[in-house]
Amino acid sequence: MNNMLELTAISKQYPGGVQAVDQVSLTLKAGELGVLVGPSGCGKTTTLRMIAGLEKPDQGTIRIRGQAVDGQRPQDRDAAMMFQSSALFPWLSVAENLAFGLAKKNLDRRTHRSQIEAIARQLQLEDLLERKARTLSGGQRQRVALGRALLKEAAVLLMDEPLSSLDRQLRLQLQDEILRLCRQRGQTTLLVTHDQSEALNLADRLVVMNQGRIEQNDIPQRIVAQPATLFAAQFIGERPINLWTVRSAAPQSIFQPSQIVWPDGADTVVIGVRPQQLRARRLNSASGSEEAALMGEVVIERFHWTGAQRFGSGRLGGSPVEFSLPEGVNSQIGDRVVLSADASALHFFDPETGRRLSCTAIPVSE
Ligand SMILES: Nc1ncnc2c1ncn2[C@@H]1O[C@H](COP(=O)(O)OP(=O)(O)OP(=O)(O)O)[C@@H](O)[C@H]1O
Repeated sequence: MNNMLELTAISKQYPGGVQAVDQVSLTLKAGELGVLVGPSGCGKTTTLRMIAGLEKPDQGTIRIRGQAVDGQRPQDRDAAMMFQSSALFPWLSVAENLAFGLAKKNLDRRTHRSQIEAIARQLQLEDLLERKARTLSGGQRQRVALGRALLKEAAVLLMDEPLSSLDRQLRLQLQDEILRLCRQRGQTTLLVTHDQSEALNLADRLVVMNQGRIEQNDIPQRIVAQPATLFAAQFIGERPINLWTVRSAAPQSIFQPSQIVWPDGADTVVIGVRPQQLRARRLNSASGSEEAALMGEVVIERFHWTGAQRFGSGRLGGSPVEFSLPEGVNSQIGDRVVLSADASALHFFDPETGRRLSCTAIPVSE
């Protein structure tokens, strides 16, 4: 048995009729780091609270290490929870706060102390052990909270937006620490965030939620490469995906029908192309795009710079569009460039249901 956490069709409706969680099922194997990601209000925290035993599901089963935990009190569950602003006891020292992670274990004082020191070393808190928690910075506080949760040595570590109160640099640093510690300890972890880049950075398994339901549950690479729904395509991705609503009988002229296999029976589809896969080149440059499935001219209206890559935006085929500017394309606002994308970059979705249409575009070779 190496399923550490198993949720089977759990649902929760709050008084007032809000269906916060709707038939959520997911499994984490031993040592896996799962990330629940989705917009505010989609049910992430409620899911975590049900696992921790702080809310009772209306339906469904939760298993930790294969054991159903329904009816178990939070303190009896083999789960440790770390919150967004983890409440440390401000007037107690770091060491005393960490000790709460160990409280139930009845260890002798020396073992106690050595475990606290070990985790403090791992989290670079050694020099702060005697400091009062109220004198710590936000990043140090979150480290103590993480240490306290890890000291519990629970089968499953639950983390609710553990880094969202920190600035970007600290967040990246602590992301690395969470990854390193979870790996080192083989700690099965379920972390909640609304930040898709944090989710991609951390997750072995990414679970995209929307309105109480799971949109997609997969490895991050596959969610980026093959989003199962329009929502997942829009929510995950460094830059917003470009979308066109297209009638297969009369597609906009930017689509090259000879290069596209239309999904069976679909009259109207939504086609998505990520900006990274929509490349700009100069009007007069040697083409090399004869086999492109999407091609058109655009006037650059704006630039976007992510630090790693430069993007431009304008309008194409009746929709706003963002595209990547390869190095060496030294363009200015108002310049005209040619955009092209291969058939393999096109994602097709049903405009009614938002589901990915099974047919992935494949290049048609003569
Ligand atoms: N105690 C409660 N009583 C009534 N409704 C609630 C309660 N807690 C949460 N909700 C509602 O349930 C839905 C899901 O909330 P939840 O906190 O699980 O979402 P979330 O994805 O964690 O959001 P956030 O990222 O903003 O924390 C929301 O519509 C919320 O308003």
